[in-house]
Amino acid sequence: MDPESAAVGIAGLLPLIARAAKTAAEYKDAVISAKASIAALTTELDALEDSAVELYEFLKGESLTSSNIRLHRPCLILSCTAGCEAKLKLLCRKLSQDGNGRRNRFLWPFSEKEDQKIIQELHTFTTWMHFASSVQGCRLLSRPLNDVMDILENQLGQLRAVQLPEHMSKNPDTVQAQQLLLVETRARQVRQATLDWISTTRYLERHEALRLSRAKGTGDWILRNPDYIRWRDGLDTASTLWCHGKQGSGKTNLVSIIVDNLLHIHSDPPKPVAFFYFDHQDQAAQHPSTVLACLLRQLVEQLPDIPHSVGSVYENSNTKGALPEFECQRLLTELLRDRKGAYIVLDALDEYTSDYRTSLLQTIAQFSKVSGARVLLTSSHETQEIPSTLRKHQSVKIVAQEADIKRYIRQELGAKGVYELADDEFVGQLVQKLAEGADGMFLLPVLQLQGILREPTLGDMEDSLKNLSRGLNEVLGETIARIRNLSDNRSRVGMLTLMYLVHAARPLTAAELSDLLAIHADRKRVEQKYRPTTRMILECCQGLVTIDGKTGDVRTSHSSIQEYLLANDERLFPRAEAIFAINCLRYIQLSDFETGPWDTGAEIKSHMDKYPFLNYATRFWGKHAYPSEADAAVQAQLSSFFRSRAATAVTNQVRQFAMGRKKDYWSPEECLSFTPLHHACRHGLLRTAEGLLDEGTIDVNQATKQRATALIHAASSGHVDIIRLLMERGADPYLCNWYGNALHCAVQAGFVDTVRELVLKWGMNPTYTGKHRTYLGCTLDRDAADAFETLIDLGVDINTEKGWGRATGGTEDDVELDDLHIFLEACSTGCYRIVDLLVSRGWVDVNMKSPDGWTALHWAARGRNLTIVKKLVEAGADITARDNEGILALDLVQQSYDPPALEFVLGSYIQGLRKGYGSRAQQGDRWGTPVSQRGDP
Ligand SMILES: Nc1ncnc2c1ncn2[C@@H]1O[C@H](COP(=O)(O)OP(=O)(O)OP(=O)(O)O)[C@@H](O)[C@H]1O
Repeated sequence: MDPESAAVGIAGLLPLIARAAKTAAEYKDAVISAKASIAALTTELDALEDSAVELYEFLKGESLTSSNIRLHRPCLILSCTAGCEAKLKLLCRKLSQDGNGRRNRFLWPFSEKEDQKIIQELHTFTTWMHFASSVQGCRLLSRPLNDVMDILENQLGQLRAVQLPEHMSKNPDTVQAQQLLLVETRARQVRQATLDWISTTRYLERHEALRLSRAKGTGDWILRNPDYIRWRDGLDTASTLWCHGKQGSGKTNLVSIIVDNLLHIHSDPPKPVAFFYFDHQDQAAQHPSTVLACLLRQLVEQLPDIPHSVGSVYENSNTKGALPEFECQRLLTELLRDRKGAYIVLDALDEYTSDYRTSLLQTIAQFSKVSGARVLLTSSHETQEIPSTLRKHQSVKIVAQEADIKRYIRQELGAKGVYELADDEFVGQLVQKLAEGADGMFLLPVLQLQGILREPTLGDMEDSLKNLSRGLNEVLGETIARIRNLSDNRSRVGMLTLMYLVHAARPLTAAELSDLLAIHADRKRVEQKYRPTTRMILECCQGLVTIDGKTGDVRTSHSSIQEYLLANDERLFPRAEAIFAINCLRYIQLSDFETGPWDTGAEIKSHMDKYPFLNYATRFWGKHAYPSEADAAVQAQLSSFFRSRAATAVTNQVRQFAMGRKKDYWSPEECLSFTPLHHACRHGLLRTAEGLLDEGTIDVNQATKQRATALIHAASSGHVDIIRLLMERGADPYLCNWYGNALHCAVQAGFVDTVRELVLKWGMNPTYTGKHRTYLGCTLDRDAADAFETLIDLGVDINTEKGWGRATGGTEDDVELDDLHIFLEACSTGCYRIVDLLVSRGWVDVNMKSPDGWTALHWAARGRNLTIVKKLVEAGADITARDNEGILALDLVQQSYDPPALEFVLGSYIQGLRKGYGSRAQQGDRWGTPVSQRGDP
């Protein structure tokens, strides 16, 4: 049998792997626990997919043809493929839990032990596939099992012989070198895996880009600044230095110089350096946990070995899930202590969202207290928002230096060939005038110079220099005027690009933007030849935008430019939202999409790949139509959109598919049953919904195949005015989809006003007695504390409500949860905000027990949420409480967490406990809990 036939079997595995990975991923939103298991399983399935593709390509490739390998029947490759197929089918079946009831669909179907077993089995398949993807491996596995065993036995014998001393003495160096190589390779792999597990933020890219764009020889003054030197060398007691200056004064570039300096100075012991450049256009990737993990990775990376504390957390995690934030803080603190300090540099705090800034600064302030730690922070001093905490630090004022600006200008003139055109006098004047007028900023002369260099002739440059605009706003205004004066089409590309950047719901990639710019009222197809190239987009924007090398997103070149555009939005871009909405709707209605909705995910994906803007248009058209609904042209587009069944169905299909929903939600049947009224109500388009109802062609209660009504969509999106309209027109608020009725959906999404409207104005009873979950229980799905509080306010009795209500399947496990008080369930399912609400209002007894004697602390420990454990302990929960079988809450807490993590979060409480048990501590475990008392009712 030739290897290509085996490739067919391997190809058959790929859809199974994809199905298993997709089903596992679908649990992410719905499942209550076991997120780490899902992550581990999907990672293993990804690895299996990679190996299967590798083997498939290898079996079909040329290297095998030339090596003349034939497969025996049976052989290990074929039997392993069959084994893998059987395992994957079983896995898919279990994951989809066909016929197991609604409740079970929320529960991860495997126990922890089963999880490990499955992952191990998949790992074995991955390994043999990888092994079979080499000529040698494939030759071995092309034989039946018994033959392979014989060969391996034989090789083992030879290997043992090689290890005998007399053999070693023949060639000891080679054997030892090979052993060493193996050990080193393995250690390197573990090291890399640990670092990648901590963080994959590509922190070096921005630094490298700054280093490359920096003018040579500039910025060195900061390294001679006495305040900086004292901070760096630890000559001051103050461990934090705040560098502040005007916007665009060159702080970020100076930080890149400082980081290079810190990385190269010698100190004993060497101090590692970690840095982070905040970016106003990348807030999503800058959650404090991401920032801290990135800092930790850098510090660890600079050490010769992974510290034991970090290694053990990685091992305990079984490489599952992300590093928790509190662990990250603890490891950073420990590392700073062990290394006797480190440098931490954070640039542009003013570009960091204020939602996170305070908490991050508090954490960093803790780090700065560790002896030897040095923290450097930069921000503009012009914004009001900078916390007063920064102002009390030792500081250095950053002002762009004239000499640096001159150096920069001369280098630019050289690079652009101006010396060949211009005489010394002009160059001298240019350099002098720009440097003198910089007003402490670097950005200003940079933009002025860009403007001058865009002039076509030397004469125009001279004129431009004479009429040089002063001040950042003036320069930016002039650049915009220049864009407007370009030829019609170029000006259109430039201005539309700026408008889209300011108004987009999320950053746009260059491919998306180019696709969007190609849309034209007269064209019914996407035509490649009308898509502007990235270079053309940049040129038309006259230096105001750039492409992010990391993400491919188009962005303004500097935060001041974004601020200017926002401040002048109405004047520069009137009707921006309307234009955006119209072009999204035009795009969705192109004839390229008339073949939709499509039957398979592969077809949807291939359309999304071919038409980059499709994802954005289908997801966000409503966000732009909402504020511009009154615009006549938008209305015209909306009516033509709603007349096209293909367009409305494709819009819902791509949206649901791109959001990772399961097929029920993007199947053609569901999408074709999604009416214009559903669309209008989901996006809050009141006037449009009214018009559609007036036409009388759609019933107000019409439901999709998945039983979603227009009211459910309005409630899930929090559009109160739409709810009022629909109710006035006779909507039935009690119609249910799989999740429940409109109130269930509003509660789950946490829309308080919608909840009040449905209860107070339309008389829905907040104390639910139907066949779905209780309303209060639905708040647990997204930890919707505000909705929880509203329901209590509306008269729901906390003590009679259960999280899962009465409609939950009927297995033993269900009974356990059904009987649970909602407070205990909130502890168990990690609803920190709800627990916080209940405890701080004093609505519950923190020592409440379930019938089996488990306290809130037991449940929180089972849910593995250390923040809730901490909250409960702080609120007075008895850590020494026992359940009916004598199990201590503390035992459970201890079992669930790594001791150092516990010590870090609950240090003082644990120490208090130790003291309490002090006299008998030696006989007890490491926390001082006496052995005699453990498990003893
Ligand atoms: N040493 C340098 N070499 C070349 N260009 C520089 C240098 N320093 C600053 N610039 C230019 O000036 C602009 C502003 O500099 P930078 O971003 O460092 O200022 P900033 O003070 O950090 O600004 P903000 O406060 O708005 O974040 C940069 O985009 C770059 O074009």
